Amino acid sequence: MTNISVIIVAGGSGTRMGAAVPKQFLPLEEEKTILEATLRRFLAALPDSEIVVVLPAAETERWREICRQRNISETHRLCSGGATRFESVRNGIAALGPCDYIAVHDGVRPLVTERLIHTCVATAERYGTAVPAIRPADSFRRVDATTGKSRPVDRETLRAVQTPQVFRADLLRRAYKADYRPEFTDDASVVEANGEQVTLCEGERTNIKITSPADLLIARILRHAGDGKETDSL
Ligand SMILES: Nc1ccn([C@@H]2O[C@H](COP(=O)(O)OP(=O)(O)OP(=O)(O)O)[C@@H](O)[C@H]2O)c(=O)n1
Ligand SMILES: C[C@](O)(CO)[C@H](O)COP(=O)(O)O
Repeated sequence: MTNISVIIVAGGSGTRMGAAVPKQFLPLEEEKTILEATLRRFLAALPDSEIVVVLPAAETERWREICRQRNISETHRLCSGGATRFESVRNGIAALGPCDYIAVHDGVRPLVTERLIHTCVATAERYGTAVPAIRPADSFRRVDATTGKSRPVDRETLRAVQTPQVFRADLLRRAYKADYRPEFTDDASVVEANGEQVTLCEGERTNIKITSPADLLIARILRHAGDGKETDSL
């Protein structure tokens, strides 16, 4: 059976959310934080997998206390993040034991479904890499930074990329030996820069990243309405 380890990155500070605490510690429903909801989705989908949660160094004690209260301390290990998501993932990789595949997921995508996790794992088992993505619903324009003029972009050629992104462990470990570049906004871009091809699989429209207060409101409603099921029709 495939030996897959999971890195949940929650090392950010949530600047765009503008809350008093990093957004991963905000409640999604009642006592359950966004990060706990995310963690529980992986515990349910991959019960035998090692899970490492990456946190801002200064927030470890806050999370430990939440874990004590919620009885989830024994379900995962912790490591400290860095100044960028890239650095946080790299620290997470270093904290993992031996494994065949690694899944990297944003701690602030709590509506990820077990189905999507399994789809990504199955795609990575077949192709070595798996990157969930969806067709955008909006129209897009490219803006010229010098003139300020804009031109439409053919949205048929675009996909909005999500997590979990799953990779053969050797590919991900090798790729993360690179020096940081600003265009490394996800793990696929790091792996691809190392000369590998990445395989897209179908993401889920409800698998939103909670970035701003509006996203949190939407996530709470979706959670209430469908408990994070794929609810394309909502
Ligand atoms: N140095 C960082 C930055 C981000 N992340 C994680 O990467 C995911 C996606 O990042 P984002 O939504 O940008 O989170 P923040 O960096 O916290 O948000 P902001 O950019 O608004 O500060 C989040 O789960 C976040 O905690 C991380 O582990 N380490
Ligand atoms: C990894 C990611 O969620 C894929 O869509 C996204 O790139 C993270 O971007 P952020 O600017 O760090 O939120």
